[in-house]
Amino acid sequence: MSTPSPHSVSLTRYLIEEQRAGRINADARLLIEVVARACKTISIAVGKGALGGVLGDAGTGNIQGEAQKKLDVLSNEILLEANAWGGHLAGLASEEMDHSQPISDLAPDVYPRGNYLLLFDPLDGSSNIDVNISVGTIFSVLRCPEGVTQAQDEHYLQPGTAQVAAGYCTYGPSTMLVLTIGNGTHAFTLDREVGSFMLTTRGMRIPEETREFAVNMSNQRFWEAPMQAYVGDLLAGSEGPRGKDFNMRWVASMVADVHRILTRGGIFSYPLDSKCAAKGGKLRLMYEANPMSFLVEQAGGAASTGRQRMLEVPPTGLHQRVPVFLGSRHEVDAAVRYHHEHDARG
Ligand SMILES: O=P(O)(O)OC[C@H]1O[C@](O)(COP(=O)(O)O)[C@@H](O)[C@@H]1O
Ligand SMILES: [Mg+2]
Ligand SMILES: [Mg+2]
Repeated sequence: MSTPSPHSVSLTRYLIEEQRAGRINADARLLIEVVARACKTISIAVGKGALGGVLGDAGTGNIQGEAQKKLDVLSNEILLEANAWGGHLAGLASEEMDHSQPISDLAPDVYPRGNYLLLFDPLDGSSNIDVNISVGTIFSVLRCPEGVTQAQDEHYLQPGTAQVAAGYCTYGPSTMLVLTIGNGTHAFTLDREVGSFMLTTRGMRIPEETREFAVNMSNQRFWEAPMQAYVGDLLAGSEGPRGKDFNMRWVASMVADVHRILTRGGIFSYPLDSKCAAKGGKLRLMYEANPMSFLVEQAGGAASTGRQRMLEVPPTGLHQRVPVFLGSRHEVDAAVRYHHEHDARG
């Protein structure tokens, strides 16, 4: 067979090739296809903006005490509807739902049921919806433990290393799906005319070194001492111990910030601060930090809480929060060093 021309490999073809190579089974392949289809629907809703009546607050809140946007609720419904009837899942869990839902409750007539668990942040970067800045969807796929017929919250509490697949879809100037099934991180761009995601970057690689960091600087005075010291040295630039100048970017949509890092390098951090310390951090382990960390590691980067490899954090709750440092390997190592040295001093 001839070598496919650039951008002629669709997501479907990529997944079939991975199945033939024995890296994914048919159920997981079809489940990813269902998620991708749901993301296309979300992309259409996001793209309509003010014309679609989808902007603004829903007037409701989620379990995390956050006000929901109309698009948070709509995106959650789109993913639920698509996946409940997909036939590849045992259950799903979302940022916008208090508890996970077994498929047997969502779609009692659907047979056969699958053996996978899907977790998602249906719309990430909600604060950016109304100002027309990129938002996204993040997802993570786990195996349902053997013998479990009614998947409950506790069955989702598996470390990030157990993920079968993870990805995000970014709704920006173009809609892109970035995916890993544990064999590299690959980017697919939605061809809007054809309606297919086409492979546009095979094997994304994050440079090990960077001169760019992403953090919400308005939280500076609330950070822990090691974070204060680390960012202080970044800001000191070529006159400080790091000996080089750093640039800063903060979109406030994790999907957009991580996509930039996967594309050109950098470090993304949402550290512990005294405002979120009681909750453990701001970002959620199961459907934000873990899938992004899997993607980043598969692209040669690193991901940590500042004190522990992210993918090895033992989960204790579906909506558990963690501090996050991810991106260019050497820069994440540097941030971790500041934390370890601080902790060692006591
Ligand atoms: O507004 P802040 O505190 O800078 O936080 C921004 C972060 O919060 C998030 O918006 C949280 O995600 P949700 O919109 O899904 O709640 C991240 O995408 C982003 O990195
Ligand atoms: Mg989010
Ligand atoms: Mg969200």
